[in-house]
Amino acid sequence: MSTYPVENIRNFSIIAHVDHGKSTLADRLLEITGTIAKTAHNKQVLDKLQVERERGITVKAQSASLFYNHEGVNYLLNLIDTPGHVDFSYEVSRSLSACQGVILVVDANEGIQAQTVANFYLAFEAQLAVIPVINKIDLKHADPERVEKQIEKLFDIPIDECVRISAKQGTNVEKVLQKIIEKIPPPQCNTADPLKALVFDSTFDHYRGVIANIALFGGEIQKGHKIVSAHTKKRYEVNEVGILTPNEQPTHKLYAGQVGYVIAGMKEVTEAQIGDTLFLYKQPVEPLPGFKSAKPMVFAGMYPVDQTEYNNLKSALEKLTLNDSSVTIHRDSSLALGAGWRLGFLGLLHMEVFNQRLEQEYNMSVILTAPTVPYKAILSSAKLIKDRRAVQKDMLYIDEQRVMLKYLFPLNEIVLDFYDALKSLSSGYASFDYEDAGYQAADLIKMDILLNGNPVEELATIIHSDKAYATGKLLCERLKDAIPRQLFEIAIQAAIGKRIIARETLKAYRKNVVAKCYGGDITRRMKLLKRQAEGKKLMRKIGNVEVPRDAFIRVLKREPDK
Ligand SMILES: Nc1nc2c(ncn2[C@@H]2O[C@H](COP(=O)(O)OP(=O)(O)OP(=O)(O)O)[C@@H](O)[C@H]2O)c(=O)[nH]1
Repeated sequence: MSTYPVENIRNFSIIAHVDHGKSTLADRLLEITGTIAKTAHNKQVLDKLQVERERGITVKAQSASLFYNHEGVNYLLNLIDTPGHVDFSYEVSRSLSACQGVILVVDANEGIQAQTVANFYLAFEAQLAVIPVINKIDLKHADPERVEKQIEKLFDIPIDECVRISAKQGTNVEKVLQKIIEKIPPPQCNTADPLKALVFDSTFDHYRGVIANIALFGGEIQKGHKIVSAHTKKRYEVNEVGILTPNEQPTHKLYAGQVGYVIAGMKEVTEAQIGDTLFLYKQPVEPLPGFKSAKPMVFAGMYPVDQTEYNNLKSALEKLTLNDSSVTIHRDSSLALGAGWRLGFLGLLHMEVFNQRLEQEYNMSVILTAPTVPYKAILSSAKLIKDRRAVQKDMLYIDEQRVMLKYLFPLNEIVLDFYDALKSLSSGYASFDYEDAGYQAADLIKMDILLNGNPVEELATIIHSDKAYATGKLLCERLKDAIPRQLFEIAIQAAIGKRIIARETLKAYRKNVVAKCYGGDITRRMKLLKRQAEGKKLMRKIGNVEVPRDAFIRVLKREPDK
């Protein structure tokens, strides 16, 4: 790759509400610039992960360098794709740190939606140039005029700055490239300065170790350079640098203003911190501000299905959290499930996607407990800690048909199923975004589940007092189904402190595994007794009650208050 002067470089992201067409537009930009060959198979080229293709959503931001000749001048355009779903907005803000401008894609039929607004403000706060693009103008019900008015009203961008396109058919996509060159400023940096590279993403390759995606804010980097991580102070020798097209393509050097990758013998996943600054050995620089760490909203326990898999799962988790640093992880253990971890996620979809990636990319199957949200408890002498319980804060009409409502919600009312409920209630028209509003006092209680008087630690939950009775009853009923009858009667109870609020009784039953055997077939008798002993190993004893290990998962996996 020939050298591009900084003024011929543009670093940009495409931001949009989910499904408004970012990935389709990215595919067209890659095609027009000849980065990928034009074929009918180019669908979501930047969505590399299996889970992204299966679910049709972008989870991880990916980068690609495009080469484009505009009026006789060669430009290098670095595109960073971003996810649209509310759970992944952390990836969006990270991508924006490597950019000077964004293309804001809005569906010509749906108009401005919740993540359009949220993503616009991320770009606005980062002082990036915004190019509004109205997509899907080929649709029968497309109403680009209405969407342009919305954009002008909400974002104060003049109507004539909007570009109307059909990413699917390629209409006007070339205009978008011209706008990128005209409206987005080149990065403000200098190749003559000392090296200053921001690590904005990283992945782990089994053979090559850590591959760090970097944006160069100064200087240059090439094979053989000795570099230092500002975060760990460790020194490395650069083995390879290159650009993403979108696959890794080695180059001789990377220069100030460019976006690319570096491989420098980092073997441990903990060495490549996202947000870290890399500089040349003996040429220290002021580190870049890095990123605000993501705040997990949903927590769940994760355990290996088989404890002998603990170390393998540990190493898989370390590698995957390197690629998704928004997941928090702490060691945890449970009597029933053994050693494991407590993981924090940005939302429920994020949790599901993470789990699916563990299975698909690392071949790990795990036990994931029911998700919960964080609470702060004030301990008094006893341990004490409306439908959705929301308070309206603001209302703004976007146009005659759309209104933006702001509410204060308790987190546990929205993270689990609110998004789906809202979608079905509004026949898919409403959209939703949220941010943290801090802790507030609430009438919460701790509910225990008891088996013959002994608490079952895995099933203890913190719950709003209005929902305790219904949830307690449901958990007791489910446990009754999940526990096999035993030689004695079992009382299954839900309790708040010493007060019992629900009860089920499991009648006694004698399971005689050799009853079916006739006479003296000793081999068959031994086989059955052995099988019974093996079955017992999969049981956990709570007091004198034997509970199959998978019973907890079966009880927890479903939504408690459905
Ligand atoms: N009719 C029409 N459909 C389009 C156009 N652009 C995208 N689509 C369709 O809209 C759907 C969503 O497009 P994507 O490009 O996957 O949307 P996205 O914004 O990348 O979605 P996420 O990555 O999940 O945020 C797909 O079915 C596309 O084929 C367009 O210009 N016209």
